[in-house]
Amino acid sequence: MALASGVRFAPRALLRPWALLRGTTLGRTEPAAGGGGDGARRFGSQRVLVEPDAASGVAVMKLRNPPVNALSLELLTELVISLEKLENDKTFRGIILTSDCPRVFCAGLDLTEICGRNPAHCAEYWKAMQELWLRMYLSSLVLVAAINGACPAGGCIIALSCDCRVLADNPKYRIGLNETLLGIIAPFWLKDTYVNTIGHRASEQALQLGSLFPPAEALQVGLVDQVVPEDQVQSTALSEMARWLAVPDHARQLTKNMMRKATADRLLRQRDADTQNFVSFVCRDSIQKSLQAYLEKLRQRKG
Ligand SMILES: CCCCCCCCCCCCC/C=C/C(=O)SCCNC(=O)CCNC(=O)[C@H](O)C(C)(C)COP(=O)(O)OP(=O)(O)OC[C@H]1O[C@@H](n2cnc3c(N)ncnc32)[C@H](O)[C@@H]1OP(=O)(O)O
Repeated sequence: MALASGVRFAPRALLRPWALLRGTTLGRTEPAAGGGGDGARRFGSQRVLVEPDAASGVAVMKLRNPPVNALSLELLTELVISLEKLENDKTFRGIILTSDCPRVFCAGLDLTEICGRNPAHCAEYWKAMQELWLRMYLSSLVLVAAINGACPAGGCIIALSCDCRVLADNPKYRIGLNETLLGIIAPFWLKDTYVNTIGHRASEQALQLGSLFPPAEALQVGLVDQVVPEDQVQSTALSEMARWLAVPDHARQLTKNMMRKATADRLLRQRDADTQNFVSFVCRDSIQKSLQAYLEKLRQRKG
């Protein structure tokens, strides 16, 4: 997205996301319940519901990939497309990102995308993950995460790439990077994002231990900015948004870029190597075995 200064803010898509979406409903618009004019029209796709409010310049983007909003390749792609659509529409200055699935904000990587898949598929999947993170982390829009459910691993990545996080006060809604407990390792750009948010020492501990923080601890460590009763998450996210939108866009955008560009550039410089590392790591027999076992445990835990 171009800034007033001419600086290009978010990298152009290196994926060709449209190819994945043939036959889906992406781009369709429909009136919101009780809505009337253009400002109340919804658009979106199968897995991302967008409720734009042109009057305020804020859109609510809801993840709806039941049961747990696992980040499938399709969901990643649809998120990038929806974000790009809002960024290209000068009406919008902010997005509130939340979940349409009960009790879960986002369960992280869709493990079925990297379990028993060939290296080419894993590479395509990881590039989509990188793309979404780059786009969100550098978005010129204000992104507020209204975290209304559990938020582990890749879910936490999504939340961390926003500007501000509001978490519902429910002890089951834990947030953090638990990769080590699955036998996998957070990539350097995710570690950098963690360090940028909660500092080096807290990241060192939390990453090694695979800590998932309940709300009060997440607030204390600085992983989220507010913890509020569940029925106030949306309204608090809107108040936060108003606070961020009170700042002139160009000054806020350039400051955001100044704070985040070095972290994003590090990935941009090493994107291919990062993909190769990911693929060779997750395709190891030992890692495949532990991912299989983890998925099995998740499936059996039900009921
Ligand atoms: C040396 C070289 C270094 C190189 C570096 C390489 C790096 C390589 C690693 C890269 C790491 C990237 C970073 C990101 C990692 C991830 O995101 S991994 C995913 C981690 N996620 C989790 O651990 C969450 C797992 N899920 C849960 O804990 C719970 O499901 C929940 C979210 C708390 C919700 O609980 P509940 O409402 O009770 O639902 P469940 O009954 O548990 O689940 C319902 C069904 O959903 C399936 N499911 C859950 N999570 C996932 C998932 N992540 N992927 C796929 N499927 C998932 C679950 O199995 C149930 O399925 P069914 O039984 O079939 O209904």
